[in-house]
Amino acid sequence: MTLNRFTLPLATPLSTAHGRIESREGFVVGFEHRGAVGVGEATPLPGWTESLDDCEAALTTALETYAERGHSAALLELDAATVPAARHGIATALLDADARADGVALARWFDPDAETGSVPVNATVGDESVAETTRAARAAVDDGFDCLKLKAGVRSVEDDVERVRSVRAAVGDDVTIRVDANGAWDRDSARRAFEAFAPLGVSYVEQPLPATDLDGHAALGNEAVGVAIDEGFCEHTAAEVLAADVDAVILKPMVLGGPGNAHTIAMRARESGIEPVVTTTIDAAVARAAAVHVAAAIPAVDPCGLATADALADDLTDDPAPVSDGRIAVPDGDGLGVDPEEVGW
Ligand SMILES: O=C(O)CCC(=O)c1ccccc1C(=O)O
Ligand SMILES: [Mg+2]
Repeated sequence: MTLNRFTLPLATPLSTAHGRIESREGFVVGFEHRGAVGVGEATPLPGWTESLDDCEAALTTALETYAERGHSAALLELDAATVPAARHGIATALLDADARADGVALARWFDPDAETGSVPVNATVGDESVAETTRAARAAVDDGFDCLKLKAGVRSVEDDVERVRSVRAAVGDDVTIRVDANGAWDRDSARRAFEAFAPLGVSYVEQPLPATDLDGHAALGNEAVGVAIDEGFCEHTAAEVLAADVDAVILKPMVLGGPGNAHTIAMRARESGIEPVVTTTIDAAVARAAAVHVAAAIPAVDPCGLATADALADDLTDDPAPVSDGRIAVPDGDGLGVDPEEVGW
């Protein structure tokens, strides 16, 4: 049983309305279960999950419980609402070992009919000046992405509209454009943004309003521009979010307490007529691989926010799920498709 701490600087800090993400710190956990070794990753993002210290404390206790009373007791002790990243770490290692023991890729462990080819992904474009946003958007399209997600909300709504207008003019009409405001707007600003985005063909805006304002989101969408909830999962239960009249939900396994929770909520979202989109919190290789398997287990999934490997200057291992032509190949092999030895087991 291991718990290895890591720090990974970002190659270029990601500017968001919550501030800049400069580095990611977390833990790789590994243990044997059902005769197979499983690995997991707990990479908390304060503001979204527990702190690094709380994560470490929860993991340490869970590993002790695991040794004394087994895997179910350890998992039960980890509350997805209070220590989601720690729960993600332990749950991922268990799922990896389970799928390995059963001789299937994790995506197929979730759904025997899962896609094991590749999943579509969006490029993530930081909240920078008009010129820099447009340059990054064009570079992503040149790299083969046909879906872009532009971070917004640092500047005025008018400046963000200008950024979107410039990107649309640069990439043409065949590219999907999403916007992520990370909760930066009040209801009035959001209404102005939605009106201006409609003729620019923005498909949806992620979290235009603060996480607490679920009702405001339900009232915001128009025929052209949809509404997606992301931070709302930090303030409301999944059932409450799925009961809201929104178009999409952003499912971050690291925030929801693990890949299994994310997969379950994705399936429930589909039943409610809400489109699930799986994303990372700029996670390291183990958690990215897990998130790719979750996305692959969602039939005909929309482009997901999983193309975040390049945001990191360094990683735990070679990228198990590289991006090519706007898609990520589902890792080969049983379980996560990550060699435990490569990540410190
Ligand atoms: O969805 C993506 O394209 C990448 C992930 C992303 O944007 C993100 C990364 C870290 C923290 C928050 C967010 C977010 O979606 O708001
Ligand atoms: Mg978001």
